[in-house]
Amino acid sequence: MASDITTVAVLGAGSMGHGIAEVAAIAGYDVWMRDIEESYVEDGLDQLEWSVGKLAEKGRLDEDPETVLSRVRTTTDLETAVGDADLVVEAIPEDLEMKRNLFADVDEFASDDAVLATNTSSLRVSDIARAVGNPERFCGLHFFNPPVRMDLVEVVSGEQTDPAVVDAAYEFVESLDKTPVLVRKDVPQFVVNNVLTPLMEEAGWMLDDGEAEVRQADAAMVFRRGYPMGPFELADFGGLDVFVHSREQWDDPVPECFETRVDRDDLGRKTGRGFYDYEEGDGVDYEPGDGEGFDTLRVEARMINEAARLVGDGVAEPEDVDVAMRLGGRFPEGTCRTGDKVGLDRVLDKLNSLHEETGASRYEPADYLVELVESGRTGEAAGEGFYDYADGGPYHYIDYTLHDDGLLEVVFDREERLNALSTDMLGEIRRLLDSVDTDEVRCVTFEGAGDRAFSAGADITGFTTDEPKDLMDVDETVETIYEFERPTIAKVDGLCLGGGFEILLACDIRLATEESKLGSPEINLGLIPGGGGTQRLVRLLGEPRTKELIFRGEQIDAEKAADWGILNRAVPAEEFDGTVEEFVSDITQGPKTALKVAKRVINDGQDASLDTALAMESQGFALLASTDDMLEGVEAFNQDRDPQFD
Ligand SMILES: C/C=C/C(=O)SCCNC(=O)CCNC(=O)[C@H](O)C(C)(C)COP(=O)(O)OP(=O)(O)OC[C@H]1O[C@@H](n2cnc3c(N)ncnc32)[C@H](O)[C@@H]1OP(=O)(O)O
Repeated sequence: MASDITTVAVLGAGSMGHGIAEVAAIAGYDVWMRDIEESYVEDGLDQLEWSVGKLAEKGRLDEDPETVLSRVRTTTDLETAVGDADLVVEAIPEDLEMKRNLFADVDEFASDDAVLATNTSSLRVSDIARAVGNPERFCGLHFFNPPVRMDLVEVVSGEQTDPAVVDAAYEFVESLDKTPVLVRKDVPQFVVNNVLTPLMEEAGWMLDDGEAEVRQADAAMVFRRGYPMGPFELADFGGLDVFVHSREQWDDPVPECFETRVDRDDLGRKTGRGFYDYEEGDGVDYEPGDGEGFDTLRVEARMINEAARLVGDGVAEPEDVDVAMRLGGRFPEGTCRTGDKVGLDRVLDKLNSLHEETGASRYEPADYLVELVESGRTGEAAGEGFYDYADGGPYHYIDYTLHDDGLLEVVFDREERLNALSTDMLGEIRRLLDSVDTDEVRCVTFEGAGDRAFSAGADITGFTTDEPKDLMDVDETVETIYEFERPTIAKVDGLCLGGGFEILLACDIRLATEESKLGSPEINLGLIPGGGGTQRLVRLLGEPRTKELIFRGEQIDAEKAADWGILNRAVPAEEFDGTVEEFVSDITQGPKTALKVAKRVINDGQDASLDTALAMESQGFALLASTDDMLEGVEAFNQDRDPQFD
């Protein structure tokens, strides 16, 4: 829990309010959930209870559901809700006056040092903060829907917010096990909605101008560019009225295709019809082939331009924009990273030509984009863009730490997609292992971020967008791991599937929690395992079990995997860290050269005849006979002490 916050009041029991109350209760806070009518409070509580029950069913709660629910109290009385609260989070409808009136009352009842936060998604935080006597304690905490599932929270600093309040809010979000992204300036719509809006808006203008069809735009953005939903599908999902309202609020023009539908009350999924017909039609029904001929750069140029505006105006750093778009927009990669890959000069050319053609202000390039291009920082190919690629660029999808004892800990850091292995992530793993100084490393561990997966395999969304050669990146990365000259350990806690399973098979030591599941589901996608997944497995398990696993695409539990010899150990969750530590400590304290030679002889010997393999072993033995490690090992034996290898 955040250090100074123990009691949280959530105002509003609707989908955002009860969701925020739920995540706070799960994190251990005492929660008051308040709404204006008893029936609203009851509905919110019912949904909260249902959701907590579902999490328990899926094994995703650390406590029993009753304990979590016992921390939630409900009321319709504002004073009761906020009187003892250290943090008040408002989640009522997006109406400035309503929010201001509510906060004027909160100001009266809440203690002077309580932090006040709004969950607004489209209003300016500072405009709401003016309702309270001390706007320094007011900030934005923008959760995404549904809060229990979405990892991102935008922490927004208003014009007058005290930095200590921003720090407390940031720490609170971290304590919920969510990812905070700091929005440094109070711009309407913050980061995610600013970058996401042009996706729908620009596709809307193209539809108005007869330059796109609904299915064409959606299929192109999903199957050619890897976005999780097409622009019109997304608009239907979020509600066309919500989109129109958020634009009208700031006097931004609205494409006609949105306006006419809203006028007809065709608001999207919630009314049964929007851009697609969910009642009489087939709903979202575009297919991969529908996307040909759609100008995806036109839509992406608008999003990249917004990202550049946010960075240039000091609202967010490129890393923050990218994390926000990955977690809040479910984008396969951040928009700044996309810009660097596409080429910022192409983006600028596109915007300039559209601006010349139409005169519309939405195509005016952000000053920062122009600055980047004019200074030659046009993206990855130029060595610099939003990011500096001089040393290969920053690591976006893995985290790593090299400890003093020589342990290199590598974390696959793409929790939002169960650590699925994108081309970028696979490249980062290779880059790290190729560039790290092996004299400094004695052992490598690989694990997945979060508590759900080691890795759910290669990134399936990339299968339609990547070149066939890029799909082979799994093989290259798995071989780099297999060939790495120091011992490697796979630490599996959760799902270990497809490419993740292939990485595990390339590791020297494989440890897992008993709850973990392993398998090769590629057959279900009409594929076969890559990255040595057929060959390493058959050498390990023999033909019947290998074929059983691969043909049926089944997941097996860790205990069975240990029985079959795939894993070294499958242990209860509470013993996992200790078990890993024992292996790591033995290896990091072991003789580096002997471990290296042992690994090479065992690996290479498997593919050779017995005679050749034995010859390799003898050579290895002879090589080690004169090393300092051997001298130290023998001396330590003679002196009856533990060896101290360099
Ligand atoms: C040579 C190598 C080839 C391969 O490795 S091929 C890939 C092999 N792997 C698979 O086929 C597994 C695919 N994933 C799944 O079937 C399911 O996931 C699970 C059964 C593992 C878990 O299901 P659930 O608990 O319902 O989670 P969720 O909502 O499906 O996943 C959370 C988010 O993770 C994304 N995700 C999961 N696996 C992958 C993947 N392999 N590639 C890309 N994204 C993936 C989802 O889409 C979703 O994201 P959103 O919340 O935005 O919808």
